[in-house]
Amino acid sequence: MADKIKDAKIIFVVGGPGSGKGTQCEKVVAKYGYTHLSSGDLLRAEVASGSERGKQLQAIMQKGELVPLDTVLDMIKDAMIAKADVSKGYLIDGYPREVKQGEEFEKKIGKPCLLLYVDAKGETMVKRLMKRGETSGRSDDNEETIKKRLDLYYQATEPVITFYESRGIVRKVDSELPVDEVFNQVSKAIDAL
Ligand SMILES: Nc1nc2c(ncn2[C@@H]2O[C@H](COP(=O)(O)OP(=O)(O)OP(=O)(O)O)[C@@H](O)[C@H]2O)c(=O)[nH]1
Ligand SMILES: O=c1ccn([C@@H]2O[C@H](COP(=O)(O)OP(=O)(O)O)[C@@H](O)[C@H]2O)c(=O)[nH]1
Ligand SMILES: [Mg+2]
Repeated sequence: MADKIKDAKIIFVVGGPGSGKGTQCEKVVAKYGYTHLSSGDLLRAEVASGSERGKQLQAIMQKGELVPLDTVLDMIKDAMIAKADVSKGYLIDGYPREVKQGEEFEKKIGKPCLLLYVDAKGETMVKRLMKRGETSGRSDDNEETIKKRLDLYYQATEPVITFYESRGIVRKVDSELPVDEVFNQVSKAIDAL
């Protein structure tokens, strides 16, 4: 099964909470027809199902902590396999959160050809998430959890970028700019693949 995935392009989309990963991924789907898989969305779907596992996940996410690596990886893998017949490429949004997650992904699934680094200032991300929190209904879009998510991003996720820089596959986009200008940068990176 996993063989089918091998030929598809895999793009990691990494950036802090509220940096605009989801916003850019939607636009990539519209223009390039890639399959968008947000690890956070997959986890939220499990929570919404009301399952026992969902309840445990909800508690972790509410605190802004990381869900165990295998749980997320299994969910991503299943979702990738489900789309393997129709997918020419995958956007893996919000993953890996730590270097180990990236290593495990490569062992079980395959290698990314590009890491899109969606970069915004901490201050900007907090502002956007507070604003999104007014309507998102996401229980983790509150001041206390946002701060924890941001701390964890700097501590655990930024090293992921350094790790893939050494492989030469990181393209950084400046998401302080308006959405369409950020997308121009994203498009250039994808067109160059
Ligand atoms: N001004 C501006 N706002 C943006 C931009 N990108 C995203 N936003 C806003 O910032 C908020 C967060 O964007 P998302 O795309 O949900 O961010 P994310 O990185 O997916 O965040 P998580 O879901 O927390 O992983 C949204 O309310 C967007 O409308 C941008 O380039 N410029
Ligand atoms: O690979 C992942 C992706 C998400 N999460 C959890 O899901 C939450 C929301 O993730 P998402 O990517 O949607 O939002 P962000 O952290 O970028 O705000 C995180 O705070 C984590 O608790 C996780 O543990 N592992
Ligand atoms: Mg998102």
